[in-house]
Amino acid sequence: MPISLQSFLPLPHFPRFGNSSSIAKAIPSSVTPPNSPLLNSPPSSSVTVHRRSTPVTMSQSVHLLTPSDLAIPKHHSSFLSTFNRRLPVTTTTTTASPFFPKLSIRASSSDRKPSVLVTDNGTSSSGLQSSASHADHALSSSIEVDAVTEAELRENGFRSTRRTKLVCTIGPATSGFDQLESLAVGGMNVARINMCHGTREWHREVIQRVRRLNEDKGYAVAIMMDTEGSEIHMGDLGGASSAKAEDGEVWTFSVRAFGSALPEHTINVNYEGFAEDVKVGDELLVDGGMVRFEVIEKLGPDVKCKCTDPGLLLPRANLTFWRDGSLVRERNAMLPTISSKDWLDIDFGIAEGVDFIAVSFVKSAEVINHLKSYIAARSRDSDVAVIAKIESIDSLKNLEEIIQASDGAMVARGDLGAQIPLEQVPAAQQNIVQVCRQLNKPVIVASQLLESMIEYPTPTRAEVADVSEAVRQRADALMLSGESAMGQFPEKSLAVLRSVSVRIERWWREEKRHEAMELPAIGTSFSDSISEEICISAAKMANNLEVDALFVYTKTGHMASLLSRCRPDCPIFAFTNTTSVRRRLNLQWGLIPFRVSFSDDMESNLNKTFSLLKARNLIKSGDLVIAVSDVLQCIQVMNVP
Ligand SMILES: Nc1ncnc2c1ncn2[C@@H]1O[C@H](COP(=O)(O)OP(=O)(O)OP(=O)(O)O)[C@@H](O)[C@H]1O
Ligand SMILES: CC(=O)C(=O)O
Ligand SMILES: [K+]
Ligand SMILES: [Mg+2]
Repeated sequence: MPISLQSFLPLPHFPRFGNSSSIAKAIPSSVTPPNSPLLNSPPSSSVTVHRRSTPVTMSQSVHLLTPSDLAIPKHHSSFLSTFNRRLPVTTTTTTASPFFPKLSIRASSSDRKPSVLVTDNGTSSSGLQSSASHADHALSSSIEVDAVTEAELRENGFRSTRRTKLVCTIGPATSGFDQLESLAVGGMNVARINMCHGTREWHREVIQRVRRLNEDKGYAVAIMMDTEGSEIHMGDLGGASSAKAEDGEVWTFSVRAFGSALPEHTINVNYEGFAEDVKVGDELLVDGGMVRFEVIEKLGPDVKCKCTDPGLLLPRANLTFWRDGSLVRERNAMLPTISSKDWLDIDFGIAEGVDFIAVSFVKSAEVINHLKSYIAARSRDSDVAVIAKIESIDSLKNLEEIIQASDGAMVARGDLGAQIPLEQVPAAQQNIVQVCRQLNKPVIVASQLLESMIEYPTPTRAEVADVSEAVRQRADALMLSGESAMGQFPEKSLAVLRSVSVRIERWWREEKRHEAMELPAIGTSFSDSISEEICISAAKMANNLEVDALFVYTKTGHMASLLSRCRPDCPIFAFTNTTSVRRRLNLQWGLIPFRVSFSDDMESNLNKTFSLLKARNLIKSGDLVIAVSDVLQCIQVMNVP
């Protein structure tokens, strides 16, 4: 599709930052439309740089501009193809300006390239502060951010807010309103419901409570629905919350439908082919190897197994079987990724307006594409994001295409560790995190992060090291499973994730470990590529200038995610005008999402957010901020007026 340059290089409405005279000062005549009234404005005398022979005022914002005398003609696509895809920006040293002490940008160009323009961002006399009417108007409207984020920002300042996001699985231990609120207070960004467990009615109530919490208390906790998938798993233990399997005990795994009472030492299996597929001598792993059995006898629908590694059996725990050191993938490998029950759950999730659907046991990109088109057809304006759970051998084989097709991924280490040797899980995790980052998809590291905290109030040192490693890898999010669903210390577990995240993030910054990871170009259109380059540049500038925060104004959230991908040292305030985008951004590293209505007028957007944030003591005069936006593709560096 040809790109309309006008749509992302909004020349006709160019004077959006600063007042018109400040813009006028900034536009070099060589790129100013011949009849532009701006041409008559006097150049600034403070700091100048030279663009060809024309003096240009220094400023702190970078715009992409196509002058109308270079107006993109009908054959713009070929014109575009000749573009240098990099912004032609070079920096130069200048004498210090009281207004622009740190940055100066010189535009370099050839006539046939979009130019980097510099504009006056507004100072006490000309820009933001002079827009009192904007500010007045702004104060009468509102900005939505939750009380916890607000308190955190105020107490610790921007720089030490938590960047790593936290997902909590909601189960019997945390499904009440007060318990959910405690988790929200403790930093839960996303509540996960697992359709393996509980009834739809039970899940609906949880969703409604989370929504009520958001509405009543201003949180933006997103909801992730996790599909059951066609995994083989045990039944529900006849109502018991767990059962202990001791070494040497013989248990019966059966596909028979038992009535209400389950015979002693008997486990129901949901997969009909189970008794046929297993062989005597196979090793049966419960919950990824937490408990192990050896198959000793097959009796019709019953399979007798001897416990070789004792442990706790939990309701509906998943089952895998191994033969001669490899995973057995008989007919169960042919089971659909999305079962008929899963489709009903997905309908339920769409109807309830969940934010994410996490697909268990994804094998290929096809299933993700299928689900995405199903969601699009079912709910035209729905923005349910699809998360691919990487927990099977097949998903590792097709990793890049699966992640490319998805809106995010989860390193589901529980099942993954049952499908590949445990010692390969750490390398797989690192690889998945890296691929997600490169493809700009949020990634969650899940399962057993604080497993011992299901029973104990303090984590093991090894668990803390594991959490630290995931934070050090700069995963977007960490997830609690049993710890929050059915453990005894859900809030303490969350507090451990929170404090370890903050500590490791700080350590990273103190060590000045600026990212060495190569971020490949991912834009599929020229406009996307511009956004990408803007975000990479803005993040780099933010690190080098040690700014307090990046501001991004984004309608779809895309520009915010591109900034997050760069993992800058400072937090990213993401302003969006829809509640659902705000919730979705909650999964992404370093983003502090705000909902605020904004216009196409960037100056007014900036004034409005500055006023609103200042009124709430979230920022103060003098804070150094870099702003980018997908409303107008530009980078602006400024001190909060
Ligand atoms: N809605 C629920 N109702 C009852 N128990 C639950 C619920 N959700 C989770 N649990 C309990 O918490 C444990 C851990 O939850 P988790 O979501 O990790 O499930 P899982 O069975 O390990 O499956 P998965 O591989 O999908 O993560 C479960 O084994 C179950 O005992
Ligand atoms: C989270 C999940 O599904 C797993 O770890 O297996
Ligand atoms: K699941
Ligand atoms: Mg799983």
